[in-house]
Amino acid sequence: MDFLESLDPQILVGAAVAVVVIAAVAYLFSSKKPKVYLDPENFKDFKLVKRTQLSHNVAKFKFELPTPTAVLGLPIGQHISCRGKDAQGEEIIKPYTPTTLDSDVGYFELVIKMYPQGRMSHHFREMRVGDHLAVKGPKGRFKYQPGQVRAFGMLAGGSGITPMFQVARAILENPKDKTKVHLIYANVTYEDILLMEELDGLARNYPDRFKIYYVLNQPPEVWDGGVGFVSKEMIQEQLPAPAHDIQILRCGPPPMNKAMAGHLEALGYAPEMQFQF
Ligand SMILES: Cc1cc2nc3c(=O)[nH]c(=O)nc-3n(C[C@H](O)[C@H](O)[C@H](O)COP(=O)(O)OP(=O)(O)OC[C@H]3O[C@@H](n4cnc5c(N)ncnc54)[C@H](O)[C@@H]3O)c2cc1C
Repeated sequence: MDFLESLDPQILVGAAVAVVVIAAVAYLFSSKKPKVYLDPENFKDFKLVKRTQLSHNVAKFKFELPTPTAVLGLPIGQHISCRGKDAQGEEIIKPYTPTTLDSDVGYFELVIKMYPQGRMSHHFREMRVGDHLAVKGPKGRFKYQPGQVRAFGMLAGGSGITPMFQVARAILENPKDKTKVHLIYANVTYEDILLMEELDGLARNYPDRFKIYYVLNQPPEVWDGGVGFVSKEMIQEQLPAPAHDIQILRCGPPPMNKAMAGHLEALGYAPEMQFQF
């Protein structure tokens, strides 16, 4: 107290004003942070506000966040667990990767391929606008910091494109990130290719940083992409060569992942240069 009384009152008032200003600025900044809704421990319900059929078995589902300025709060390259019911009414939980980022505020989107016998596919097939989806997360081991590698090579098959698309978008839409992305995307037919418009848009907008090579088992008559299964030669031609500052990401059906792991090993990609979603 003696110390405070010995201080000049003007200094005391100045210090008090400074404390109030700093507290107000800190409050303003913290309250500007968008609210994150994803919870790693508890499922939360999100309302389906739009459903767009993209092909006979693929649809885009748009879910609303509780406020228009909220974000889902999903780190780049991670996924969410979705809970639903199969055709027998049994509970089922499966992983999905939103195609949106936290720069898309107020909503998130899932692109879902629905298989005739698929259990969670049944749940999505039955979902209508106004229904709610139970979601928990984030989940996943993938961590991304801009510039952590010079280049990514990506090997995607079918719906395995969704984590690749999310990571590629995050890299390319960040003007400070100079990372290059080389993607090989395999499907059975042309009609099976997911997010083609969006992927071609990225290739057009970022020609120096993003390259895509489509591979089809059953190509149409006129086709300038790869044919058959993804081969060692395609990987050699399209993806960055083995080096300490590159990484190859894989996401596809289990037989494709296994074949790709074999090709990568034979081509000299060390285990730390590879990641499977
Ligand atoms: C990290 C991660 C992210 C994912 N993100 C997405 C996503 O964004 N969008 C999406 O659509 N899927 C995604 N998946 C796949 C998803 O989790 C399910 O595996 C898929 O929806 C099938 O589940 P299901 O319960 O309907 O089929 P299941 O009941 O598991 O399978 C039943 C039958 O469906 C067919 N089937 C199932 N999966 C495949 C497949 N991959 N290839 C060929 N036939 C198959 C088979 O005939 C199978 O016997 C992701 C998977 C992982 C691991």
